[in-house]
Amino acid sequence: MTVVTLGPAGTYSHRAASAVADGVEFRESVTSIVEAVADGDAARGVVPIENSIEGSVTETLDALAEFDVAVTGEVVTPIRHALLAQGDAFDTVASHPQALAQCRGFLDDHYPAVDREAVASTARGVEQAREDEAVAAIAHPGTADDTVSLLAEDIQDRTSNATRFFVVAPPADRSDAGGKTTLVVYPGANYPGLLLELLEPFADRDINLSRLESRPSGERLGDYAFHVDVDAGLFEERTQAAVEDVKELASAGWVRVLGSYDVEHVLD
Ligand SMILES: O=C(O)C(=O)C[C@]1(C(=O)O)C=C[C@@H](O)C=C1
Repeated sequence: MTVVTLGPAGTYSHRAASAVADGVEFRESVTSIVEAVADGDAARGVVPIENSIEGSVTETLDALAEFDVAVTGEVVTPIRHALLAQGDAFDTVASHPQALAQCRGFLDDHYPAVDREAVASTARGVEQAREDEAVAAIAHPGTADDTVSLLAEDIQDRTSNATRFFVVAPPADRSDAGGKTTLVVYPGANYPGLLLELLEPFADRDINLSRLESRPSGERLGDYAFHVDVDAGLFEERTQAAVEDVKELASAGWVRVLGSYDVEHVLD
């Protein structure tokens, strides 16, 4: 099975995707990965959803609200960044915005005068560093080679740094099996206590929420979709009943049930 993920080779997404399948193909953005799966151009996609320091990957949240796909797995991996360059003669650090943010303290302390340039992925930053001695990259230490060497390792601001990735599949592959479930709720309404009402179906059934994010719906300022992860599977009657209650409460909007899945921890 071919999995599409964020490229080029050497990204953290690539490492997470390799844990899911052997054949990995690359795309330039999270949105294009989710779109490729929704259009049937790829069997699976692997996209970052949340980091322990920087929080949600908002492009992923918005793509999951926009395209009709399922989530069939979660991969959690530690993120240990390195600083790579040809030598000391750099004035710019290029990396994915998530990686730059995860190393903000390190950069402030050690390279306060160096420009920070956001690029499409950590591996894209390494490509730039290979071509230009004025550019350093923040990426996985395994991307070092003859042209760029490791100037510093473990530069993330917290040693516990970890990122969750979702395995995205076509809607027909949506599963009820697994210990976690993700849904996106657009209530299409706004009144005092609405969010409380949307959460009660889970609380009443003793279902733990492991994530709740609000994202602008894009319709107008102050209008939101809610991304919810719960620690229960759709195979459970209580989860099905809670989701039915939420659908009724959101009848003026929509509910996208992305499915149930299990979590795999990958070390590198
Ligand atoms: O640029 C990469 O290497 C990615 O796979 C993207 C990404 C992200 O979007 O969070 C993945 C894991 C790390 O948190 C840093 C960057």
